[in-house]
Amino acid sequence: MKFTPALFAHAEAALAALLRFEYPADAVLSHYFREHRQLGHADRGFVAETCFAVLRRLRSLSARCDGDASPRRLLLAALFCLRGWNLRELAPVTREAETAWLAAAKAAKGEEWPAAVRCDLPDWLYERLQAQFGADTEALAMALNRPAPLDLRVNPLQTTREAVLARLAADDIAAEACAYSPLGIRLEEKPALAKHPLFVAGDIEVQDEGSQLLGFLVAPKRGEMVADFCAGAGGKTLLLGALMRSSGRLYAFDVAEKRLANLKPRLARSGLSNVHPVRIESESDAKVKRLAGKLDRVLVDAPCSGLGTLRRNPDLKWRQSPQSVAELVAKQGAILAAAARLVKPGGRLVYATCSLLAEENDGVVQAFLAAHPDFVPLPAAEILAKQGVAGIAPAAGEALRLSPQAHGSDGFFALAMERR
Ligand SMILES: C[S@@+](CC[C@H](N)C(=O)[O-])C[C@H]1O[C@@H](n2cnc3c(N)ncnc32)[C@H](O)[C@@H]1O
Repeated sequence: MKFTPALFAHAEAALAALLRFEYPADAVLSHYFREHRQLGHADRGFVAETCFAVLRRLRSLSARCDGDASPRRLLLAALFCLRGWNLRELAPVTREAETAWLAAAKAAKGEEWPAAVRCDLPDWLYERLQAQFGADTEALAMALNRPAPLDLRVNPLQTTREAVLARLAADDIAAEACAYSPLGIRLEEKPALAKHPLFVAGDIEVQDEGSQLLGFLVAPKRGEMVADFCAGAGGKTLLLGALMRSSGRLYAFDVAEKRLANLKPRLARSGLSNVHPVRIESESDAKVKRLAGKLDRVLVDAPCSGLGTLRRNPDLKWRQSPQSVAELVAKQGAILAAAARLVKPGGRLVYATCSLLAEENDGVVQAFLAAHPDFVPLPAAEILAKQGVAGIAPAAGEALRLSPQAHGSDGFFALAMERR
């Protein structure tokens, strides 16, 4: 990649579009790159990485920008203060008058900034996390502000983790077994894998380790009747289907046609034949009601604020609000109550989110349990240990609580419950 004024102008234009926060950052960048096909792989990498660095650290970078937090200044500050570029490397684009400002921007230590600015969080979110995590809030925020590693999940129907690790090593892709997930592999870098034979053959899927652990908490068995109630593009469906050894029946429900469509090619690669994707109108669709009391396991991977995934989706902290969270909480309660009706006596219901906010997690399950005395919480750490997931310490209220600083995964909450 050659750093030129033209390349910098692309980063500026892309960042200006991102800072409108109208659409998810991934979608904004994909759109920008489709409109500018002349940008090569390395140039796109530069634009994406620099813009994401700004989204991660928007508040502290703005504070360094001395009253002019324009896309240009934010990008220069990100390159100089965060990505370690020097003035010589920046010379193709910097103006004479900017060098003094950049030096001051880098020298700022931030001790005088409010804690929410240091943590690069909006005030409302900082306050909520501070109320929950107290002295650990700053460490959590720092962990959320670092890019996530690339995790893979091995498809146990087709291969083993050892075989995949051996193949990756043979291809000079540095990788190691994940700390917790028996099927997880963490890569040292982020190679493009879409054309790799392991991926094409369905031997691996890209999936955060935390997300994998939710499948082990559902722990479906061979021959069971199971529903992944909010299946989306099926990240967890594929794992559940494999844990069922492609037997029984696994419904993949979702309201979003497009997401279920994205599940189809993944299903084709996976070798699974027990998955039934079903588009539903809402959680109270007649297709759902027909299954009342019939299922052994139901996973509700609820639509949520996604604030546990800020490492990958840093724009979410600027796009969510107290109001959007309140709307999600109402939806989560309605979906959980509807999904619970499918569970048969003795069956298991798992409520999960990739949010860190108590109101989307403890708040939703507490209200559910109060209204549904026939459901009782199960200890997540014990279930996981029986599934071969070692080392997860028990958390408050029997739930599974994962965070980037404690587990190196995205932030997740999950509670398994049994119907009496
Ligand atoms: C957290 S995402 C699911 C991610 C998916 N389980 C995975 O592992 O890749 C939540 C999903 O809930 C879906 N959803 C939203 N409202 C729903 C409803 N009322 N009933 C079922 N699914 C719903 C969304 O379309 C979205 O795909």
